[in-house]
Amino acid sequence: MQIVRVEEAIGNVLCHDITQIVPGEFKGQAFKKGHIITEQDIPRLLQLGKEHLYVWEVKEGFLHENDAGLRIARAIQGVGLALTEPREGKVSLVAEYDGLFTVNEEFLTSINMIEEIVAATRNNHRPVKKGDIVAGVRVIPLLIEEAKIKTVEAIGQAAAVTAVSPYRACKVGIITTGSEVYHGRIQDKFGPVVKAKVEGYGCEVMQHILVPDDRDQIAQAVRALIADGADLILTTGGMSVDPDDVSPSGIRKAGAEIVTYGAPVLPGSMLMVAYLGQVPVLGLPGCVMYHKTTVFDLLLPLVLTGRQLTRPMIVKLGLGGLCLECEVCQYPACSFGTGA
Ligand SMILES: Nc1nc2c(c(=O)[nH]1)N[C@H]1C(S)=C(S)[C@@H](COP(=O)(O)OP(=O)(O)OC[C@H]3O[C@@H](n4cnc5c(N)ncnc54)[C@H](O)[C@@H]3O)O[C@H]1N2
Ligand code: MOO
Repeated sequence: MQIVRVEEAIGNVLCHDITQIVPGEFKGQAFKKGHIITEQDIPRLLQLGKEHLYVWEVKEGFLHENDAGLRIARAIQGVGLALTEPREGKVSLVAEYDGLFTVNEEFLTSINMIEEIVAATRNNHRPVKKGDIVAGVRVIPLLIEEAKIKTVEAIGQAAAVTAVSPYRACKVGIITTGSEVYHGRIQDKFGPVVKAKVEGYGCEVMQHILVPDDRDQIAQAVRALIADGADLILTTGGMSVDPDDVSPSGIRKAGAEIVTYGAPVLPGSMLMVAYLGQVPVLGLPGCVMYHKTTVFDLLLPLVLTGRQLTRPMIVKLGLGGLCLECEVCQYPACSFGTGA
């Protein structure tokens, strides 16, 4: 810290706030600590009675917090993310469109292991909306060694640390199982729930087939949808333990490869994930019709960004897999699905 004449302070960093008081009108900050003094500031500083200032010189090899924040943000900025202006050193990353936020957890940890560097993000694999802030970065001191920022940049160059993946508009086939629905004993309440959810992501329901609890007819419906070009197949109901719950065996009989039957998520544990060729086939249990948010809401955004679901991915959902069933659902702003 040194004292310099105002006229000689250009390019230096102010060490303290400067308060302006206009009696009866205004009292507040005219200049903030950390501000880099420019030529235009000089008349105002003189007017405020400041002929000398305490400043830090920005030394060779050091960066001001605003520049450091911007460079960290650029280093971790992947597709679909815009940056805000630095505010008191903090730069935020903002989603440019609706999509799935992803973060390379290992690289994020490496960045935060560098002392005095802060990069805070949302959880991995969370759906975000256009305009959502998904991450914020800053450095702790007002001036920081540039070498540290260069290390962050080297990490960022090796792989995208954060990104927002857009959703693909898929053609979705729905198969609603249940003899009670098929024979018209009750009205179908499951199809509309699933339809609304996929349409909410910009997908189109190409066909909705009703079948009784018959594994051959379920298998046939799966194959028919594949033949008609479905990108995603959803079966509803018939997923648990009753003798009439034959959706899993119907999906198997269609020739699909099973990734999992069962997921450590409540509600949604009786889920099946399978693939017939490249096409995902999800067997959705009854709770998906009943509960506002379930395992289906956790997996749908992953599927719609083209991710291949694997058993380790499903198993990881156990941590954070318990829905708290709040009176007013705040998902995804909650712990449900944070293990994704
Ligand atoms: N003994 C056990 N019972 C249950 C288990 C279990 O493990 N052991 N699992 C529970 C879980 S978890 C769920 S989820 C539900 C299972 O759901 P299912 O997918 O098997 O659902 P269904 O048996 O087909 O139907 C349940 C209920 O919902 C009505 N339903 C089904 N589809 C429709 C539709 N399209 N429209 C309107 N209503 C529909 C159906 O008539 C039944 O009343 O099981 C727990 N039980
Ligand atoms: O599959 Mo059930 O879904 O946990 O309510």
